[in-house]
Amino acid sequence: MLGEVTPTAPRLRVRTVAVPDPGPLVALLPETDALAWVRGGDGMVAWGEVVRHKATSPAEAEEWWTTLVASSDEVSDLDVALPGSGLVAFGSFVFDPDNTSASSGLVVPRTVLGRRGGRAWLTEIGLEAGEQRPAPCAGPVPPAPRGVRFEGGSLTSDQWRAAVSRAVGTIAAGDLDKVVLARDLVATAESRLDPRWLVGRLGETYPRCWTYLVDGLVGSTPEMLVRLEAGLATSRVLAGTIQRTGDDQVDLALAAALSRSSKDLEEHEYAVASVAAALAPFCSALNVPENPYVLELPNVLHLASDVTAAVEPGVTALGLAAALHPSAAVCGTPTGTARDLIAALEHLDRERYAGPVGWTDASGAGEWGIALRCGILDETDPRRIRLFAGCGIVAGSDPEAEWAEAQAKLAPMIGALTTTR
Ligand SMILES: C=C(O[C@@H]1C=C(C(=O)O)C=C[C@H]1O)C(=O)O
Repeated sequence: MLGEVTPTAPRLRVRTVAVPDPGPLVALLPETDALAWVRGGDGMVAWGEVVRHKATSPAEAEEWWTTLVASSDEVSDLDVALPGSGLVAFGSFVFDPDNTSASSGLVVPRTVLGRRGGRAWLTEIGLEAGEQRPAPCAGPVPPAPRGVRFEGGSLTSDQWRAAVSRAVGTIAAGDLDKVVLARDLVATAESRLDPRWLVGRLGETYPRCWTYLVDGLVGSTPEMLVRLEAGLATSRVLAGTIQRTGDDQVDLALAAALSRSSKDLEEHEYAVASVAAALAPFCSALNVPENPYVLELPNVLHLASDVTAAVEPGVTALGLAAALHPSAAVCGTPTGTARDLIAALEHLDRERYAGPVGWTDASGAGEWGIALRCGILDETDPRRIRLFAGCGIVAGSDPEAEWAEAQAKLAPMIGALTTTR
């Protein structure tokens, strides 16, 4: 009957072909509907939209995805199935569904171009029988933002420092061990901000981070919530931070001090424990390093631990992200108390900041980073973007130092917005 709504997912045709090296991936992004997940030259860029699913949680999104995958027809001429090739969805999820006006979702693009370890592929999704799409080609360099002004977010600097003091007081009273408090900053340019410019600058400056663009959420995160490939899950846990000075000798001494700082080691331990506990039910073997290493980024040094796990058959990256979010790196310990304290003290809608962002493929492999060092483009005013940064607060935290740390974490986005070439 005409107009009848079919409850089943659409049946998607998916075709993947090997292609010659396409050069810099982000140069191929078109102006609209662009999606990106890149790191050090590898990754995927995509565009167009075949299907979108508004999700209530990563777990619910996983269910939808499984149904969609089951009803798709795939052909591929790749001799080995590279993770990310074939049917793929990009996604991003809100930090706290109970305290936000924003929504989570998965989007299946029409065209995906990927590269990994020297091999490149092109996937086209939702093709009509016999349809050929034009080959992707690099367009003109997107325009740099002009005349960007920054204005404070939902709390003034004094109010935010006071919130940190209150959090330290609540921790001292024994109500919780750690809470992560974030703040925001609004940037407004003279004309429409082109996210491709931001992706390009972030990817160049932060090649060790995962640079992403999903539905107006743009950033470059150093923190991998979970990556799953061939049954091996990896999570890069960060907590404990020092701002770099730009002087290598001084930074070396700072790195040594960071790796001995009991305040930072304590903060880190909570984050690692929350990830290990969340992964444990899904795996047969779990490796948690005894000590963190220092991850050096251009703006900050972080204490980092790479937790690895061999997972049981049938476990997917999205399923693991559902179990891991929110880790103590972005929420706190214990989770529920920390989430309530965040809602009471931050006066901020985090939207998708600090939520999972990444991709899944049809096999269930995928990468879900934590949306940090990011901004969310304003849907109603394309000149504006809201930037976010937060800090783990423990008993020994000092509000002044936390303010400076959050400022250092805003540096990647501020840099991308104010660089003109
Ligand atoms: C919350 C953020 O970063 C998190 C907090 C860290 C810390 O407090 O040391 C370090 C890395 C991230 O886990 C952020 O960048 O906004």
